[in-house]
Amino acid sequence: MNISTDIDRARARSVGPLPETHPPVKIGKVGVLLVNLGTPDGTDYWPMRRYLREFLSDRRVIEWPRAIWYPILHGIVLSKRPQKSGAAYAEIWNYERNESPLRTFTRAQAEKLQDGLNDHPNVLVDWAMRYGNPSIEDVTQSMIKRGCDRIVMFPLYPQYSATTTATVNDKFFEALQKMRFQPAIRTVPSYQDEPVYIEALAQSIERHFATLDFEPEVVLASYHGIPQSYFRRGDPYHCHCQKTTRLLRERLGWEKDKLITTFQSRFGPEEWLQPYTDKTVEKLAKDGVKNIAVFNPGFVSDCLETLEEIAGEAGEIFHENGGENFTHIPCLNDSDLGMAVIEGVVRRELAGWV
Ligand SMILES: C=CC1=C(C)c2cc3[nH]c(cc4nc(cc5[nH]c(cc1n2)c(C)c5CCC(=O)O)C(CCC(=O)O)=C4C)c(C)c3C=C
Ligand SMILES: [Fe+2]
Ligand SMILES: [Fe+2]
Repeated sequence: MNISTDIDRARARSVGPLPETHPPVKIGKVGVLLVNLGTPDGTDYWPMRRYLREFLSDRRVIEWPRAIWYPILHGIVLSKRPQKSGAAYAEIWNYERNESPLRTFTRAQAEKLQDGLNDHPNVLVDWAMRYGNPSIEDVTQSMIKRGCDRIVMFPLYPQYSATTTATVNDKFFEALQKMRFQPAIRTVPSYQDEPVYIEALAQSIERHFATLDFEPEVVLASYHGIPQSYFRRGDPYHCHCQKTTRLLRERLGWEKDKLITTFQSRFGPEEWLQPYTDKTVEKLAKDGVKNIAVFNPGFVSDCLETLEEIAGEAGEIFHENGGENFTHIPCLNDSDLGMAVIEGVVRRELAGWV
C-alpha cells in the first residue's frame, strides 16, 4: 500500500486542484477489468506445478476438507499432473508469444474493447487472470495508479458458477481488502441469456457451417463440467448452461435432438454433470451418426479445454468409433461477434458512470 499516493488521491478528489508544486495525481477514470481463468507461464514442470497448485488449492474449486485434499494434492496430483497437463499445453501453446492461447485472446479482447469504447476517453481497459499472471491484485493496483477511481470488474464466464465467477469476485475483493482508499466497484453478472450473446453464438455456428462440405446431423454444446455435488448444494451453473442451449436452439429453429448439452473436462473420482461430452461423442459414432459439430458456448476464448480436449481428443474419439466428419466450432474469441458480446455487456454495466 502506498500511503502518500492514497493521501494525494484523497486530497485531489475532495479539496480540488493540488498546489502547482505538487506532483500530478491521476483521478477521474473508469476502469474496466476483464478477468479470465488463468494459465501457466510455461509448459515445463515448475511453471505448470505453480499454476496447478494455485488453482487446485482454491476452496471454491475443490471443496473437499483440506485435511483430506492437501495430502492428495501435494502427493500424487502435483507430482504427476504437471507433466501430463504440460504436454497437453505444449500441443496448443502460442510459441510466437510464448504464452497460452487463453492469454493471447484475453489480451486481444482487452485491446479491442479499449478501441471499441473510444467514444469514452475516460475509460481504461485492462485484463488479468484468476490464477497465474498478470494477477488481479497487480492489475487493479496499476489501474488505480493510472487514475481509475471506479472499476467495472468482468469475470469472463457467460454462465455463473461458484468455481469460476465467485472465485474471481473473491480474489478481487481480497485485493481491495488491502487498500485504505478503495475505488468504487461494480461486478458484472453472468450473461447466459443475453440476446447479444445468443445471437453471436447463432451467427458463429451459421458462419462455420457455411464453410463445411458436410451437414452436421448433431451439434454438441459442450460446457466445462462441475461436480454434481456442487449443483446439488445450489450452484446454478447447470441451469444456466441448459438455458443458453435452449435459447440458442430456439433462435436456430432446431429440433431438440439436433443441439444437445454435454459436459467436459471432469477431474477426480466424483460424478460430474452429465452427459459427458467424450461418452456422448463415442455413443453417437457407435450409433451410426456420421457427421457432428462440437462447440463450447461456456468458454469466452479457445484454450486447453477446447483446442486440445475437444478439437483434438473428441475428434479422435469420434473417428475411432466409426464417425466420418467431425468439426470444432471456434469460441467467439476476439472476433467481431465475440467483441459485440463483451462490448454490449460492458456498455450496459458502465451506465451512469460514463
Ligand atoms: C478440479 C476442478 C475443476 C473445476 C470445478 C473446474 C471448473 C471450471 N473450469 C472452467 C474453465 C477452464 N478450466 C481450465 C483448465 C482446468 N480446469 C481444471 C479443473 C477444474 N475446473 C484444471 C485442473 C485445469 C488445468 C488444466 C488441466 O490440468 O487439466 C481452462 C483452461 C485454461 C487454459 O489456460 O487454457 C478453462 C478456461 C470453467 C468454466 C469451470 C466451471 C464452470
Ligand atoms: Fe476447469
Ligand atoms: Fe481438460
